Amino acid sequence: MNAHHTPPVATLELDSVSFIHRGHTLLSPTSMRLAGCQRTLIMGPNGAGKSLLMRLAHGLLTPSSGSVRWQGVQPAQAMVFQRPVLLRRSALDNLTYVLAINKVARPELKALPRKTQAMSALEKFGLAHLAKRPARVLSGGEQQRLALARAWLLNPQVLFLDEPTSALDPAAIKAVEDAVLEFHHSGTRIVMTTHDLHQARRLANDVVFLHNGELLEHTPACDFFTAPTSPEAGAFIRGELVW
Ligand SMILES: Nc1ncnc2c1ncn2[C@@H]1O[C@H](COP(=O)(O)OP(=O)(O)OP(=O)(O)O)[C@@H](O)[C@H]1O
Repeated sequence: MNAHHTPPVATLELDSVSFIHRGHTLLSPTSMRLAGCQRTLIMGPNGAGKSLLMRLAHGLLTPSSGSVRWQGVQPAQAMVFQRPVLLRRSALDNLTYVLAINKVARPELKALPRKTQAMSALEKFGLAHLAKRPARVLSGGEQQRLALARAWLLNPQVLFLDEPTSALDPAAIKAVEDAVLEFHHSGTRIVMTTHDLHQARRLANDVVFLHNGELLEHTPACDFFTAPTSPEAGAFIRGELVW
């Protein structure tokens, strides 16, 4: 499947979305428009509100005010977390289970039995030899690839990834980044948080920069890295400590 043959991804609009917890404003009213099949990287220092913004966008959290709306038909979405949430079952069974409960399939696989679909995803992500291994004893990198394989089977139009590589070594980071590019190439819109500048330079089409619960910039990646408009983003890019 090629990105040019898939229908356009709906636009996500956040309008003055805030998140307040026990009287503390964790995300100030934020407006953001995510249009097109892009790779958007949400950046900022620890505690800036990256995960919050992502969870609000994905619908896992309800905003305290404002609205999160898809223009047009809400697309199929999946999310990959920093620490994968896996069932106490084999790697293979984690995938057959998600196929059974979601009743979805990738178009190229849908004629095949669930187990064959699951094996094909394991193969794609280099995990076929671990099919029978309990998912929870897999290494961190293998677990993350299993989470990506599971998301792959759901055939999402939008994939949210929350710091998916922060606990991984360079080889495992490369595997995850390759998978992200593969999702995108197949027509999936990417929204991903990271505080890794190198990773953002490798992956981003556009960058959302947060600081202290405020969205300070949303610009094309080349502009963000060469001419950030906020002093905080400038300091972040120069590797200075910002908080
Ligand atoms: N569901 C929640 N309820 C209450 N507070 C929350 C919730 N989620 C996040 N927070 C708080 O909101 C602030 C921003 O958290 P968030 O996880 O979004 O930061 P982040 O930019 O992703 O940071 P990191 O890079 O450390 O993951 C933190 O102070 C956090 O403790």
